[in-house]
Amino acid sequence: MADTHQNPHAIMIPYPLQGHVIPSVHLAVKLASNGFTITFINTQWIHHQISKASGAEDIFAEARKSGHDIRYATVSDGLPLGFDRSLNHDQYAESLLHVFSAHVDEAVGEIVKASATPVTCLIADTFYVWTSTIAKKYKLLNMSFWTEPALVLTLYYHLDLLRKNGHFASSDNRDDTIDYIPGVPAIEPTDLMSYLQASNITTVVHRIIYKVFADVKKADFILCNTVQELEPETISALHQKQPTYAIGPIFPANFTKSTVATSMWSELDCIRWLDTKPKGSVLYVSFGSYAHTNKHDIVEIAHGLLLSEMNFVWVLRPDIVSSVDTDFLPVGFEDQVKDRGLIVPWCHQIGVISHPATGGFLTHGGWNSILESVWCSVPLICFPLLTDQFTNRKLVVDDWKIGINLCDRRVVTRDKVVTKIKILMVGKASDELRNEIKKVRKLLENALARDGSSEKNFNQFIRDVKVKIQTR
Ligand SMILES: O=c1ccn([C@@H]2O[C@H](COP(=O)(O)OP(=O)(O)O[C@H]3O[C@H](CO)[C@@H](O)[C@H](O)[C@H]3O)[C@@H](O)[C@H]2O)c(=O)[nH]1
Repeated sequence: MADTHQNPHAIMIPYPLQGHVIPSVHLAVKLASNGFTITFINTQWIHHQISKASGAEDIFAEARKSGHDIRYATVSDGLPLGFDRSLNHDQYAESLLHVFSAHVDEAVGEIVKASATPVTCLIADTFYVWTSTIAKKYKLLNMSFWTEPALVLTLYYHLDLLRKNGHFASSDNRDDTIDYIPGVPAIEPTDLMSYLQASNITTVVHRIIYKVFADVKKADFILCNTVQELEPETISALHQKQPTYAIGPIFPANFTKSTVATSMWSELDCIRWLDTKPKGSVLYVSFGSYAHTNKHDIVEIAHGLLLSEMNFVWVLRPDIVSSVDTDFLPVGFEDQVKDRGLIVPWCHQIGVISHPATGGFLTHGGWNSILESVWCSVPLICFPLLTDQFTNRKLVVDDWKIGINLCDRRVVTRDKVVTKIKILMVGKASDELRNEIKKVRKLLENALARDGSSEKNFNQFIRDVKVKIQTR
């Protein structure tokens, strides 16, 4: 009989952004199905968005029916529910930097005090600045959950080396190859995360980054939503510093139908439209949930899509330029597109890219989108906008050869869009990309198999946590 007394109870707190909530929810379910008790805390705003979109008051109600012990709580992020966090990004980030920890402290304190099952662990997104302080205060194991590639983690982790060598934070940053980061043979400065290429390095995001990547060094365990075989050297170099486990890709047990609602916006149905299109004929276009772009880029992409004569589904969030500038499409675009294109504000992405009609993905290169696209063997055109997306492009285009680059230095033209769409969707280069992505998909599949690396790492993590709980 399993000794349930030894089962850890973890409080899990995802970063309050769509691309972080999704893998955190799936990790919570995976841990719970392996005997963990989970108390999952969303911010009230995230909860409000998801429940408005799905109607679910308790997002884990269905998962609990399978016998999982997942409790659900919410906490304020310090701002009113109606505050426009997309429009006022920096104010939101300041609140997460300075105010949120006080709310988390109170919520964690109450859960620790009230829980009959002793709380033993805190699993917080790596981008939080308070994890070690709160874990220490309540005597919890400190676990950091990283939702981007290990390469990105390691670059932030070694910010001191980048600084010392003049590739970051010098008045005139070096532009030669970076070849001194442990576990990273070589990377070009143009492939660094946007924040490390920026000229202003005192923004609120930078202040968060400086704190976060000092704090992560105090974590007992780091969990990464990546795959060991994809980034072997990087992961093993990180593991030499701290216990680091590549356990990805973290998907719902049923890939196309999660038991937990995670979408922050209502999903428009695209499936009936896709059903009318030939196999592999549709390009899916989406720039994720967070980054903004400008009107010029949207207009050029729109013209490119028209000129390419390709079928497409385009997710255009109303705030893609700004939530106060929602009139960004060229005049008459929707009429010209007719039945060839479907424009939606949000959709069930996994449903779209796993549909046989979808043959390519023009993406900003968010890490979840990349993993999902690989899983569906859909090759990519990368159009990075922010943060890790530049570094992710290097992995996709240069290292794994499963996608192509839209343009350098973000100069988008309609001609370039047409050319790249054609390369991606038809012909010899397209076939090669499809062959390569099938190989990477196989690698992911193997990692998730019973004796695969992610499954082994996950089980090792559970064993190590239990030992640490017993021995500390
Ligand atoms: O219409 C849509 C669009 C997206 N999604 C889902 O939303 C997630 C989007 O995640 P991702 O592709 O990673 O993009 P972002 O939302 O931009 O994610 C943020 O978080 C990621 C993980 O940390 C980073 O890699 C990104 O750069 C960062 O912008 C994915 O699971 C998609 O399936 C939908 O369900 N419907």
